[in-house]
Amino acid sequence: MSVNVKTQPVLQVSGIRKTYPGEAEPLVVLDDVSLTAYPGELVSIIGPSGCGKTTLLRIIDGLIPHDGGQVKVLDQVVDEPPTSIAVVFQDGRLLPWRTVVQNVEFALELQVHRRLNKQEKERAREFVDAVGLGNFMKHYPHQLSGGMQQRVGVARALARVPDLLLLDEPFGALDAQTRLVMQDWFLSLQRRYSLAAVLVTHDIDEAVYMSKRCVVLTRQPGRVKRVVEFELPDARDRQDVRSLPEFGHYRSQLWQLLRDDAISDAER
Ligand SMILES: Nc1ncnc2c1ncn2[C@@H]1O[C@H](COP(=O)(O)OP(=O)(O)OP(=O)(O)O)[C@@H](O)[C@H]1O
Repeated sequence: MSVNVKTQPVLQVSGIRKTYPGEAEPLVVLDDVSLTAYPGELVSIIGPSGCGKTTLLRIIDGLIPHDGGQVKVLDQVVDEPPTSIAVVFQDGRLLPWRTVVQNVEFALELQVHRRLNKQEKERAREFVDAVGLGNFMKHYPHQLSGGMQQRVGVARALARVPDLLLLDEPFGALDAQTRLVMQDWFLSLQRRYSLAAVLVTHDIDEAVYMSKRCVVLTRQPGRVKRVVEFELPDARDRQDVRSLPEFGHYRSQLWQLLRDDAISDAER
């Protein structure tokens, strides 16, 4: 007899509320936002500009406090930045005076609070290799293309061996073609490490292509308008998923959900 054991979620965000002090009165930015990510699952967040997507990521990462609700990574309630989460930013945030491998080492130095031993330095090199930059170990960030810099950002995040990866518009600054290449590249890496990840994006196609599930937020205050599950073939990068009728269906479903908020934002 097979026993159906439900996998434990890596991330549980429950009923998050966030208010910033406003000029006249407090600004409610997030209201009752919940989402869940299981091992190996990439969940996207999409919503109009200013609806609180980055704020939500920063709350998940324990960088800023919330006013209600709870964030849990595995069994741990998050109330300060945990070592189990790593973040990839839009602009890479590499240290310009450090080489590629030294940038990855830096993430490990922050974890262990001392100089790295030989084994740890080897681990940094392994992750630079894993993102396909083995021949660029000693290059400096300014000697790399935007896509390569983002790969270093991902290597740096992976080297920490996180339980959860947060991606804040990671390909937003790249040109359209590099972006598509990077999406495939990241998906294969995510499968390889069976990573749970949360992706904030403004790009509807990217949300459908990359994620298993998309949380659509309303305009301010950000509330969950809908959670859309995408029933598309796995290993999407190996198939021409974008040409499937279902892909078009999900793309138009997300646009319908965002449209009114996007139009009223543009008219403001
Ligand atoms: N530290 C802060 N103090 C006060 N208000 C803030 C602060 N940080 C963000 N806000 C406000 O909170 C709202 C949400 O900001 P946030 O950056 O989370 O939105 P977003 O959905 O990521 O936006 P975008 O899509 O444009 O990147 C905005 O109105 C912003 O001006």
